[in-house]
Amino acid sequence: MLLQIKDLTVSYKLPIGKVKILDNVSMNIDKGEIVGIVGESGSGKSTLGHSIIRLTPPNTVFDGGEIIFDGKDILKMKEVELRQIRGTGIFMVFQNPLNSLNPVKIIKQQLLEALKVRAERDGKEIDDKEAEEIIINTVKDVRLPDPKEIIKKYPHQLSGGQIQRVVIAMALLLRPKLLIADEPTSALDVTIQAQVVKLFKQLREEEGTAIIFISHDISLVYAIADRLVVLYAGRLMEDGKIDDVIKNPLHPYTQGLISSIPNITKKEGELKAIEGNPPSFLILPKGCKFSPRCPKVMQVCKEKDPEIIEKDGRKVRCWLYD
Ligand SMILES: Nc1ncnc2c1ncn2[C@@H]1O[C@H](COP(=O)(O)OP(=O)(O)OP(=O)(O)O)[C@@H](O)[C@H]1O
Repeated sequence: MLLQIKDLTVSYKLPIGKVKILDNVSMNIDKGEIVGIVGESGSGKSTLGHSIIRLTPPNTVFDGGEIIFDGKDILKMKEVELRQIRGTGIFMVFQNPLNSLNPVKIIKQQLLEALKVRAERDGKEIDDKEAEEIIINTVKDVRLPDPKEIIKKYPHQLSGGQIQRVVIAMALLLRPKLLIADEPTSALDVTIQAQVVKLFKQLREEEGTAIIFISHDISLVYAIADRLVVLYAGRLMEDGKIDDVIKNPLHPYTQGLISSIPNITKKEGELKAIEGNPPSFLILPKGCKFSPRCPKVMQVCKEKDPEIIEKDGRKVRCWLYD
């Protein structure tokens, strides 16, 4: 087991008080496994990703739980230990990738540093000519135009989509044990998206990198992940093998997410979005947090929050299966 998240509870401090976002989230990731995390906007996906690498906003409060990476609890680590892990241990491609780059260094220098960190980990010497060749090839892999010119530029001279690809190139050069990718292809067109998915899969094959792929786009996650985790209002609603979940979603929320995606269901006439909006974390409904929007709601759902149960090797939080 590479990563074990146990009962993770995370809040944000606000002037009006503390707001709990992640509520007792538990999930495991094996070496080389690709796990997709999906859910509507605001379901807590980024909060979960940032918590794992402990790069969270300053008003974050870790209220409980453990994040065990390679046998050690990230929540108990000191900043020096965290710095050792970030990079070749865990690397994150943020939704806003500009934050991952240093504004005063040209791209080449930043990619070179990433490559050197990895070479050092592997105990390899790498000369400048060889390094430049590897960097150019990686920049080509992520389909950046004019690689030799682009690596001489500063981050502010690139577009959002180009920056996103530079950060993905950085991940490919670092070859971390765990890559957390938060909407990594949101600024890219579909052909480049497909290329990134291919490169991530290749990274997993060659290096055994585990990947957490965060997205609101289930069809994209379907193209890459082995497992799917569904979050709603900061709670884990379903967790299972991707084929099982897509072909036979158990939770009505997962069913709603899947039936609203045309490429997966291919039943265009039947497409409909889930009615209503996710609840505010300030006034969460009593009982199951999805109950006000659930087409299969029962009386018990409005009164008591269901626990997670295991069914056919899958986890689901729903009274239908109690
Ligand atoms: N620093 C913060 N302080 C207070 N609330 C925050 C902070 N960061 C995020 N939130 C709130 O926490 C909730 C979860 O946000 P998060 O970004 O984790 O969700 P998400 O599923 O990644 O959404 P998206 O797909 O839009 O990125 C949202 O209601 C968001 O407004």
